Amino acid sequence: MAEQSKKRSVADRNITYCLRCYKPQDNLPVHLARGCMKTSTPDERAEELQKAKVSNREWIRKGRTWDYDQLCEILPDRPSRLSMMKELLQRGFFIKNQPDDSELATTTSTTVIAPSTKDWQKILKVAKADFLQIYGNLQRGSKVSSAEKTLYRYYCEAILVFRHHQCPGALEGLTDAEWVNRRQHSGRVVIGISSHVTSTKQTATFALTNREEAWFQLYFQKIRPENIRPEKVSNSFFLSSTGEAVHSVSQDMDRLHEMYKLPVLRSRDVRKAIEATAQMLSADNQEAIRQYLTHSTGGAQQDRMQQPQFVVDTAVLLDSLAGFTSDDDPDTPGTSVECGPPSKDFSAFLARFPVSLGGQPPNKKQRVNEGFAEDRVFYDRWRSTQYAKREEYLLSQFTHRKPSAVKVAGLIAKEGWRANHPRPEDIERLWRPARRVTIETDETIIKNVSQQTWAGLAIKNFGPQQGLGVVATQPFSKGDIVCDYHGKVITAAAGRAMMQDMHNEPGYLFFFKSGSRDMCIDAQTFPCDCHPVTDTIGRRINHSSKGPNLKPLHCVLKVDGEDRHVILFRALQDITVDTQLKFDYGVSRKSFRGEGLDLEWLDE
Ligand SMILES: C[S@@+](CC[C@H](N)C(=O)[O-])C[C@H]1O[C@@H](n2cnc3c(N)ncnc32)[C@H](O)[C@@H]1O
Repeated sequence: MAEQSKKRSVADRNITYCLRCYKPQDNLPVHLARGCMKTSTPDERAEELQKAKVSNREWIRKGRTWDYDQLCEILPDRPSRLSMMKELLQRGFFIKNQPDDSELATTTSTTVIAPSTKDWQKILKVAKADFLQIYGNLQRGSKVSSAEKTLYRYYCEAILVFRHHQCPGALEGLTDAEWVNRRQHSGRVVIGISSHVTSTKQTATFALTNREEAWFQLYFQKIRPENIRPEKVSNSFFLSSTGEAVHSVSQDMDRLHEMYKLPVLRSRDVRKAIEATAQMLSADNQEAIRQYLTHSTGGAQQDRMQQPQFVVDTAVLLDSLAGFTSDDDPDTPGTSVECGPPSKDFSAFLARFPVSLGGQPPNKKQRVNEGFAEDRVFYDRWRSTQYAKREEYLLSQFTHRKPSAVKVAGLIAKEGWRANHPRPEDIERLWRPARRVTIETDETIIKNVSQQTWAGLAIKNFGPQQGLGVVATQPFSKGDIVCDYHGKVITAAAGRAMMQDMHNEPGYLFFFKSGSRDMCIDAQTFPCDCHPVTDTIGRRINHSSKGPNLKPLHCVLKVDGEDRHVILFRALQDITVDTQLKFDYGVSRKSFRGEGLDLEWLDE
């Protein structure tokens, strides 16, 4: 008996497929001699045997293993692919990179088995890390690819479909106005409640957690605007990258599942499953869920769906039913049906732990001692608030000129911030020219005006034609305040009187309007009383009407305790070192001291 089984296992080890009849043979030489190659010569059979052995070895090495990605390419149709995969597995093949086991369990080519709560939460769990990474990058202003932005939108849609059980049609109809009219209620943010619902279209009504609201708001602020196309006006909340309203949320959900190799789930099936689970609840709660899931306005149910408290209560009830736990989103006020009063909100948190530029967020112990949840949701929001404050502070320090990253890094170091601050390059990138009101109170600008200490400029002689002019000795960025046109402020009438006495000599009078008043800056009187030994730089800037790189900006600054009319020059473009600075004097040959004079330079 033992001898027999030993013989059998040796024979099994030697099984080789015949390449003629495709059948496994315990003893291929005998099989070939007696069967498939009985009329051939011994040499031909030996050659065939050799081929069969090579083929056998190759198959053992490579042929038994499949890659799921390869199957996706060969069989793009999911049901066929899954049937094939099942078949291969049954026949003993190995499949690398397989999707989840549940795919085979829940999907066959013809039937879809009702999903479990675990199934539909899966996509939210599996894709969450990627989503949060994109969220962080968007928040920091780091580079986010268009594919990532699409994934971000898909995930937001998935939250509404698989957590808030909105049907695709309702999402497709969600508008920007509905989003901006969202309201805080009992620790959640309710969307879709309006005082003037008239249509009977499918509408989205749901209650997001605060954390989800922050995610959606970032989509609304940073991704959606990039997709708006002036020629395709759309008020849809979800816009595709081509500027169209998202027209098939179902397709988006399929793609999202495909991306993560998860079985496709129909939101319809998910909602059916929820309704089935709801049967264990009281009749009243069942009815609440039915109304929440129906998503249509009008009729008796509209009244309840228009009550924020009803929406919040039902959303919490649904969370509890679907098994969302506080780990899924610690912001959720409660997960049981009898959830009691909502936890303290973020404003209470801020009141207890005010955000300051230099402060530290409260640790877990401090948070819990003050009656807040031990999770990090409010902690994270506190840090985001501080981050935003720090960003604002850093930007405010560089009103008049765009800072270099090195300069920003120096300031961050000076403040002693070691974490939770924007990167210097981010500030460099985020910097925008200041608005007039900001400029007028900027201390650096006021000091430069008062003391004439503008940096990065030099007076250069451009020869007999132009005379002196000003060049940049440091690069300037578009929007930078470069210097001012310094001189005594007089009336335009006084300025014009001075011009009468001038005979073809360089003019240093800058005429401007302040409201209805005509004014002039007299830089003709030189040196000025306030800077007797300084050749103030602004008066040396030459004219160009065709290629100016500076633009004058009239401001009123508090200089040395007094309001003073000041003409500042702002860079119209990035200016490189050694470039001559020029602004358009705004006068033509005709208007400037009469026709016929030799003032060709004004046409320049
Ligand atoms: C405000 S000053 C400019 C500085 C002047 N170039 C200097 O040497 O002091 C204005 C005078 O400069 C000269 N100017 C300004 N722009 C010029 C240009 N593009 N070409 C030649 N001369 C110019 C004209 O004589 C004009 O009246």
